[in-house]
Amino acid sequence: MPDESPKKTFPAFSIKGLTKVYGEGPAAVHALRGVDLEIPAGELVVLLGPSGSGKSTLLNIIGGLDRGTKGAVFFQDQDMSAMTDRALTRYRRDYVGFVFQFYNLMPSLTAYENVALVTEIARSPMDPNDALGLVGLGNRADHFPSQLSGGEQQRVAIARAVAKKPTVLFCDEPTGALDSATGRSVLKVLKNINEELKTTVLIVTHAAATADMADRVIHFADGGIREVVENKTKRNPEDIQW
Ligand SMILES: Nc1ncnc2c1ncn2[C@@H]1O[C@H](COP(=O)(O)OP(=O)(O)OP(=O)(O)O)[C@@H](O)[C@H]1O
Repeated sequence: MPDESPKKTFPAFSIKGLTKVYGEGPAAVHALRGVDLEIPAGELVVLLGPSGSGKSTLLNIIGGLDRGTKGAVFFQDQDMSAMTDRALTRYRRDYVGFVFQFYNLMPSLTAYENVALVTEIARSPMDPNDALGLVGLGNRADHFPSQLSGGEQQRVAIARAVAKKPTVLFCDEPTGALDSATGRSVLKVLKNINEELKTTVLIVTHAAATADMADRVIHFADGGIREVVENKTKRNPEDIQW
């Protein structure tokens, strides 16, 4: 008999008792101290907290760049702690996009070619021109990074990250190097991607006002979660001031 029960939908991430200790003995640094967290699929989530509170450590573990010391991390229904290094590499390649503070574009390649570097090895990518169109740079495909402003370079980096159609997009200080007006245009692009492609977006930032555009805000302190706030009303990135 065919299974007619509705398909179960999983959160993007379920994290239970996650700890991360760097180093050993008296030099040990407890970066995460038993984090429990659920990130629903399709949300735009902002992670705030003081420097050194463990935000990047968490991002690196759920992004498949590092492993926790103890505890469990599930991506959908898959236990990431049990993945082999090969499986983690596949997870990063097939499901994850990263955007960093500094855009890490290849200076000798055009915007189009920077995006194509990723689409050439992805499973079912977008056309690089479509990805550039999505970030409002369809008319700048032939320009080199040096011919683009900081905000435009960051938008190329976002196009490169989303062109492989990732399930989750991790952004570590995406507006950290930008003035506030330019930063707002980058946040607007991230919101569009979340809404149009249904990509789960996680933004780590020191710009606390960014929280106003999120579905969910996670406040981090001293290796743990201090508070999780669900926003009943959200602001448009255009209206955010910092
Ligand atoms: N590779 C490492 N080896 C040793 N300690 C580390 C390493 N990476 C991070 N740490 C330490 O772990 C703690 C958490 O660092 P993490 O980078 O996750 O904080 P953060 O909240 O992202 O900070 P920031 O906002 O400054 O980027 C800090 O005390 C940091 O010094």
